[in-house]
Order: sequence, then C-alpha cells, then structure tokens
Amino acid sequence: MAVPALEVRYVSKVYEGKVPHRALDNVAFDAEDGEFTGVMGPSGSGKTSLLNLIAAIDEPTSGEIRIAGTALHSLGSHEAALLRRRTLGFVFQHFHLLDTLTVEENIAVPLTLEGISPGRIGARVREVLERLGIADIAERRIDAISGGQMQRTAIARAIVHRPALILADEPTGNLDSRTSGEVMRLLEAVNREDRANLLMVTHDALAASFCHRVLFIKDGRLCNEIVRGSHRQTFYQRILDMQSLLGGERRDLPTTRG
Ligand SMILES: Nc1ncnc2c1ncn2[C@@H]1O[C@H](COP(=O)(O)OP(=O)(O)OP(=O)(O)O)[C@@H](O)[C@H]1O
Repeated sequence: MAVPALEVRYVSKVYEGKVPHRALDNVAFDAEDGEFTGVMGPSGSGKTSLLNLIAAIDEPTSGEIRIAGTALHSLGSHEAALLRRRTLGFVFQHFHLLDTLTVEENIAVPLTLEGISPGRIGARVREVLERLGIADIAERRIDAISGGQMQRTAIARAIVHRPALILADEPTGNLDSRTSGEVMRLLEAVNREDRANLLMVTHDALAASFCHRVLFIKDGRLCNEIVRGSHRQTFYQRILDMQSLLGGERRDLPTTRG
C-alpha cells in the first residue's frame, strides 16, 4: 500500500508561558494519496498551530508527524529545512511572492534552490505557466499583476517541484468571490489531474466545498469530519451548518457568495 502523504499521529502542542496553553490536543488523521483535505474551525481553535507543525516550522509537544513516510521529529533543523523545500509546496493568503522578480522568476525559485540546470528549469516553468493559464504574464513583475494572477503564480510556484504535499493557508482570504472561485477550481484541477495532495486551512465554506473532506477543529481537538458526496452544493450547505454548530464563525461566513 502507498505511504500516506501525511500522517498526523496523536499530536499535541502546548505553548509554554506563565499559563501553559494546550493549542492542540491529541490530533490524529492521515491524508491519503491524491486527497484534498480541508481544515476548518473557529478562530483560536488551533488551525495555524497544526499547519506550522506539518510545515516543520514548529515541533509538537508530543505525537508524531510524517510527510511521505518521513518522521519530521527525527530530522535536524537543516534536514527539516531541506524536507520543507523539497517535499512541501505552500500557498498563502498574502501570496508571499518576491515583488521585484517576474512571474516566471518567482515560479522558478524552488528549482533554482535545488541547483537544477537553467534549461530544465525553463522547460518546467513554461509547462507550469501554461498549466495555470499565466503564460502571457510570465515576464511581468509581481507588483504589476492582479491578486488573482498573484495567487495563480503562487500555486505555480507551489507545484513546480512536484511536492508530496501542498499546504494552503487561507488561499482565498485576500480575493474577491469570483477570483476565489477561479483559484479553487485551479486547486481542484491540480489535485485531480496531477494527483497532488492538498491540505487547506480555511474559514471560507465555499472554498472548503472543493475539498474531498473537511476536518473540524475546536479547542485544539478534532471534533468532526464531513466527506463530500457527489454534490458540491450539498457539501457546502453541510459545511455551513457545521460552522454554525461549532460557533464563533458568524464573522467568517462569506457574505457575497452563494
Ligand atoms: N506562539 C504562541 N504562544 C502562545 N500561544 C499561542 C501561540 N500561537 C498560538 N497560540 C494560542 O493557541 C491557540 C490556537 O491558535 P492558532 O493560531 O493555532 O488558532 P487558529 O485556529 O489558527 O486561529 P485563527 O483562525 O484566528 O488564525 C490560540 O488560543 C492562540 O492564542
């Protein structure tokens, strides 16, 4: 059987301080090959803490995380940084692109860091530019393109090195509703056509409805899971219902979507 892209095994995270705070409590789940998993929960429920642990930015207090079979805690900081660079792709709310570089230069970054030859980099970047429909803006600088084009560029950068797992943190958080839909359809296509594994944290029920399943966290605990059936609209409604059941989400509900 194939090794899961991600294994989260009974992970807890306690932030030490005057009053220690248990941000994650015994969280356990796997993301199987080719799966698009959503993570939702009220503000302060532990979503960012979980993402930081999976991204090897922070370490769990107890439990274990494996990416493509490798236990993150078994790695030194240099190895963890290498694993992060080679096996993970990132898509952020605020894009995190390099403003002074062009679209194609930004997309090339993960390959440049690996010391791949310019010819091979150029060929792969062109392939990804075409794939994401941004070949016509390849030579534009980031500060001269729209938010939607920035997120397409960020997705291109996240997939260019064919990572084992793509982590998306509120990828639609900075986009209008039409552009959000376009970006989610792209992520869905990347997942389906490239069999890319995606884990997305979001407050946006419509964005979450593009996932195969959504895990809900409350007070640091995995408290529920909804699996998508054949109708996305029904899934969307079930996600909205779960959000209101868990509470603390009214301000997060989309107001301009349907
Ligand atoms: N570095 C830290 N030190 C201490 N407490 C922290 C730290 N980071 C997060 N917390 C606390 O841990 C809890 C979970 O925070 P986290 O940011 O993971 O939640 P979240 O679900 O991502 O919230 P949001 O949706 O608002 O981004 C919160 O109570 C937060 O205040």
